[in-house]
Amino acid sequence: MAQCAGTIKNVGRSAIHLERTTEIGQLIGSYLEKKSDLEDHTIHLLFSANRWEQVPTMKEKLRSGITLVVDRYAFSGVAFTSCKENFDLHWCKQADVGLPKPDLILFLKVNPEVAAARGGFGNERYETNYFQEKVLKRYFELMEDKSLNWKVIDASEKMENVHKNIKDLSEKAIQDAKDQPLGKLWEEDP
Ligand SMILES: Nc1ncnc2c1ncn2[C@@H]1O[C@H](COP(=O)(O)OP(=O)(O)O)[C@@H](O)[C@H]1O
Ligand SMILES: Cc1cn([C@H]2C[C@H](O)[C@@H](COP(=O)(O)OP(=O)(O)O)O2)c(=O)[nH]c1=O
Repeated sequence: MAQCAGTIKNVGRSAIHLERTTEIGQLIGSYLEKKSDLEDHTIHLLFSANRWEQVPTMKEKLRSGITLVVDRYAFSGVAFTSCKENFDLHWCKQADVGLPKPDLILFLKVNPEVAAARGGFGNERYETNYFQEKVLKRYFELMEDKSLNWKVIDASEKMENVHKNIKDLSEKAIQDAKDQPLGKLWEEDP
């Protein structure tokens, strides 16, 4: 979100997100813009590959003391694909097992009416009320995983409050993560 960039300004920080410029990213971009169709398992694995191809850079930055602010990450991968017919949560997580584990995951919760008033949907794939509501429910299931540090932020509040809440939680997480080894996402899952 827009607030993130301002929030983390004073620590060495870098933003990581769906990277549409790589070869894999271009395939994903074309799929999202509905210029091409891809089989559902295939696009899921491409989203995951788009994360893995950024891992060397992420690790390098972490090693040099930079805090990473990551947009969506594996949780969107799992939440979106598992809402499609015949996909179970366990299968959806596998491709992302072992990615760098986040120290804090912020879920910015905003009701659909407020979100629509701020911007509404574009024309990309998945930008429908029906699918987004399913995805939202799935996120709340993912948040029940107590091995991860999920925090819900009320993003319907005014921007200054959202900013302050993100800042306070982030600063605490940065402090707590100091000197902790980098974990691996979902590695301890059965
Ligand atoms: N707390 C807020 N109050 C008012 N407007 C906001 C708030 N947060 C975001 N916005 C505005 O809503 C729009 C979409 O927000 P953004 O953070 O870019 O969402 P997304 O990451 O979903 O695209 C932007 O125009 C942004 O300035
Ligand atoms: C990262 C990721 C995104 N998505 C979906 C969510 C979005 O609908 C779309 C684009 O992601 P993104 O460009 O991050 O979206 P936005 O700018 O709207 O926040 O791709 C997946 O289905 N799987 C994934 O692994």
